[in-house]
Amino acid sequence: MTRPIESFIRNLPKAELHLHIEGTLEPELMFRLAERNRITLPFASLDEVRAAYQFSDLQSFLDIYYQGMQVLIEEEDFYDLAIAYFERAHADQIRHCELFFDPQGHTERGIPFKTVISGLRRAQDEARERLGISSGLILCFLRHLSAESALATLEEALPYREWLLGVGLDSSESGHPPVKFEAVFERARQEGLLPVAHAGEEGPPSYIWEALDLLKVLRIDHGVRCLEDERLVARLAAEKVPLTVCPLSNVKLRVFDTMARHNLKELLRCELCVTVNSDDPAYFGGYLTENFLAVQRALGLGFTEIRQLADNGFRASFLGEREKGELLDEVRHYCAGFPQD
Ligand code: HPA
Ligand SMILES: [Zn+2]
Repeated sequence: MTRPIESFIRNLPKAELHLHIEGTLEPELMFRLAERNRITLPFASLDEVRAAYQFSDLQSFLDIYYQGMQVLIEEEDFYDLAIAYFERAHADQIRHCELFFDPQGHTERGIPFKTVISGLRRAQDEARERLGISSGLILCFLRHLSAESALATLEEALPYREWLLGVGLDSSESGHPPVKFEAVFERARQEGLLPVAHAGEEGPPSYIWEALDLLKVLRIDHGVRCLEDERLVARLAAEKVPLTVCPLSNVKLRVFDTMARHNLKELLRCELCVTVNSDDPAYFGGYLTENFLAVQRALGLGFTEIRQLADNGFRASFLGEREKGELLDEVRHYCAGFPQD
């Protein structure tokens, strides 16, 4: 029998704020695109692909993630990828989504920036019209590449400024502190792009401080290692800086040994604005609803905590105040039919 809290989670209106669109490439689509683009994959079957998805840390995942995205060549491929994600998002009751994309993962292979963004944009337009999902694009710089490469990527993107919501920072964290990207973030902020950054996933609390002080980010992606620094927690709480936490990702990449050891409940107890997100769901074993279900089960979260997480998702989004208010009202109405604990 389905537990009441499970059906509550499944139908709860949600926002997704930490989702790499390239991380939604399911093995079936990877095979289909490889065939369409005449690319030879290093896997003989879907089972072989899935068997390769055993990771020991962030880097072991990134190696497979960059390999997977090589099947994305034409505008249509980026459209197919994103529309497949939006269909899943719709099934998860996602109302609003802020998507990361990694242009350097494509331009470095000779795929024009225009091809990437045009395909994503077409899927976003269709998602809004047909599925009622609003979305924004956040251009991520790959932190293992140089600051010059990041700046060149931003310049290449500026003709499409109106299609972009913000900029982010992802890829290999250790050894690539935010300070490396201070200038490019400054330039992006001058253009009105909203800054976020991955920090404190594998990297130390000092990377979170840098992201706040030097990149002036409005949200921290992951940020789970903040609990190692009391002063940092106090600041994040006082300034209500949202954390986009990704529970299944954290366990798959061994940030926590098991879901029962995840610190999400502790983060909530510290009055941080915690949100739940799916990161790279095709690689980590579940989309947004599965992330909510997994933390609920492992940490014994109640209705009130789950609702708090959903509310935080809309509050932490970059939507305008009116849209935020409407979506928070929708959550309130939905929750009225369930017990308060
Ligand atoms: O979880 C992540 N961390 C850093 N870089 C990434 N790129 C895709 N997913 C991730
Ligand atoms: Zn991420």
